[in-house]
Amino acid sequence: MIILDENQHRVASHKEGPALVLAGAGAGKTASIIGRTLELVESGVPSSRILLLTFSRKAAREMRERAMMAFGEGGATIQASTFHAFCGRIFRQYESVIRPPLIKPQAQGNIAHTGTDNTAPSQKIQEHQGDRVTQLDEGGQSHIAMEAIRRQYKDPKEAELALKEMDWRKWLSAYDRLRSEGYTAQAQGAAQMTTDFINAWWRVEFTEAQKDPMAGDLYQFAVWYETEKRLAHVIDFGDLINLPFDFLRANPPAMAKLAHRYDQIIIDEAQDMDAAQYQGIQRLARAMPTPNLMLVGDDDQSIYGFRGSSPSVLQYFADIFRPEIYRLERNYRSTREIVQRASQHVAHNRHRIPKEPFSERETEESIFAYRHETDMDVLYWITRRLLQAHADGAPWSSFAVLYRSRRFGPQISALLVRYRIPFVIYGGLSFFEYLEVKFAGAYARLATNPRDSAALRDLAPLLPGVGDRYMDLLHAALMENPTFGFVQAAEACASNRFRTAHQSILKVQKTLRHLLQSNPETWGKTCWEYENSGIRVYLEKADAKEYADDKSALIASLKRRQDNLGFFDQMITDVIHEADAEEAKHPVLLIAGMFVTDAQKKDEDGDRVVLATVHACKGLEFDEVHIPGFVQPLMPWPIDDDRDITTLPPDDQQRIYAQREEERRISYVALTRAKHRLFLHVPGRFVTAANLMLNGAIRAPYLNELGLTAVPAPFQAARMDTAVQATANVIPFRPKPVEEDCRGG
Ligand SMILES: Nc1ncnc2c1ncn2[C@@H]1O[C@H](COP(=O)(O)OP(=O)(O)OP(=O)(O)O)[C@@H](O)[C@H]1O
Repeated sequence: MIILDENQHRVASHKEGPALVLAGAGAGKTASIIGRTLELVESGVPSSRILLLTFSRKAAREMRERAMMAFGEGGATIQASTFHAFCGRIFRQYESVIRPPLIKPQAQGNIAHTGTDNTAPSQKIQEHQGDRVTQLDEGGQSHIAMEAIRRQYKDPKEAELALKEMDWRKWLSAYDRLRSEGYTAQAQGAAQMTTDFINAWWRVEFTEAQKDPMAGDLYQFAVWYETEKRLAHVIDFGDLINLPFDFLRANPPAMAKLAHRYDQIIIDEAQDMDAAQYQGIQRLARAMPTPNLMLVGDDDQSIYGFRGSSPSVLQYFADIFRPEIYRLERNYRSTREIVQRASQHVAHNRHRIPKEPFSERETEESIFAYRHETDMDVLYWITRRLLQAHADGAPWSSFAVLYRSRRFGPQISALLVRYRIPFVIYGGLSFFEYLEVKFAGAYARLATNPRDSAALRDLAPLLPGVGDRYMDLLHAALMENPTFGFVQAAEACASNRFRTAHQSILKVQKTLRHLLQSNPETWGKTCWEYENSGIRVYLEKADAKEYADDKSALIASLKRRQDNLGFFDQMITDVIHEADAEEAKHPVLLIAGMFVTDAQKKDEDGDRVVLATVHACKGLEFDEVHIPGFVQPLMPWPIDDDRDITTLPPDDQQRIYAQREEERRISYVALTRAKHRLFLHVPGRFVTAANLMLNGAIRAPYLNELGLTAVPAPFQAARMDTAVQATANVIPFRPKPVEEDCRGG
């Protein structure tokens, strides 16, 4: 158990009134919060009267578990919950009064919008007492937004055209931003909303000159969208926070009742609060007999600007509440070098509360900045490093590979799968979960084992007529006849009813024949180009639907799919070339073998390497961290174009500064996850699918700020050499005799 140091102890024993704990990275915020809860309980405060709020379920769970350890068996439990869970409870408690008036389904067709009308016609809106509302996820929000726009047009063709022309995703994003500040179109009215929308829109993306012409449209969209939610009886994330807090504000007795339930409120990662959350909590604290509100946070780690949070919330709280301020500056996590350089880096931000973090952990050298020819070389290098370090005794869970964009996850995961390194991905897909790759792999599996009904099931979306019923039948036929392949099984269950499915199965057989006659090193490409495989046709259709309103996104998605298959082929080539003569005789078996992935990525708590976006790794720490693209345009993200902005209007300058500072904070969060070793990789060019979104020259501006220069990576790892293969548990592709790969029975 952690013994609190003097400063942490002061936090734990804070007496009464508002408090602000300004803590640097790795300064033991969690330990201090647990310590404080413990002291409160020991001083007689029932744990149920302590409200502990965090931002992620993971953080809430960790807090509960650590408290449980501290309290010991049979001790008190603390109620740590996320903001959304807390607001959700209030929502459910008062649902019939909180939820917005729902609209009767039969009135839907009559709703007309006039753009300047800020309420839907009241006579058409009726309360549905007894109805429950459900909550939208992100995909659901987009769906409702599109439906809201469609409803404005009588002619469906006109509606689709309008959707294509409108930039509604950005409207939705601006709307969300406004919601995070507590606004609703219905309540604010056209004039107020329009002005605020202009600003919200502008903060999201646009410059001074561009914003005026869009204002009216944005307001109109908000009214449509809000009405649509009421028609569909749904609420979104913004509603889940705003509706309960709005209700409490308008109902002092309910607010007082809630406020009297708690003696203490503690907010972890307080820098991540958006304005609506902050205002809600501030009001709740004011309604308490004593505002016992403690915010614990680090403005340098505020990285959710895109969701409406701002690093200035801590300063704002300090100005308004005049709280007792505690500083935790000793970093217990990282070496002195990491702490010093990372602090020097983030100090380039102008708008921050100055801090003096320090560490007493000494190591000789803990940051390594390496130059590589391409990003592919980086991936191989990291893989090789992990294999070697693990062979030397380091557990897999001591490593993390952190990236700015989700696009990097699949690339690195592909190599880890190949070298049997167990991993877990936070935020994003593994390479083998991309549909195009998954389908290509399923064909390879079926080619090597014609009885593999799981592979056939994976292909089912491509196969007209092949549904669950048919697959169950086919599977049963396979089970009953151990000598059958999938084609014989299909013959056995042929019937009029499943004629289409049967045709599809014959096409699969044809595709496999074609694939087996083609070059195995272009398996992915062949799968894409050969029409009978159904992959291209299916994905083109799916993407056309998904990006119906955005042609360039559609083109980019299809290109990315092909690039993924190109990357897949590159890996196949490597696998074949590295195989011994016997293995190389069965290249398709080698391809199928690459898909032994499941066991490698389940079970979050096991011994596995963490692959994560910076946003998904907040609060975590690892012995060794790799950042595969420590270069602009990845870190910092392309938004920071580094051009001279001094001639721009002041508002635009401010916006760009804010974005630049947020980028630097993201980098800071990534760097400060490392305890002992930090590897910063600088590729000279991008050759993987990640290159799609990266245009512009590659530079490494943050290395200068860290006071580092990249040196050539100490060993060439473009391809695994035999020595490494010998230490690695490389997938043992020992081919089993296969009679005739794709006979299908
Ligand atoms: N008093 C202490 N003595 C020894 N180790 C400590 C102490 N306080 C914290 N630590 C250790 O320091 C590390 C960082 O702590 P913690 O994760 O709570 O930091 P944090 O402030 O939440 O960091 P971040 O904001 O960067 O996520 C943990 O490994 C923790 O066990």
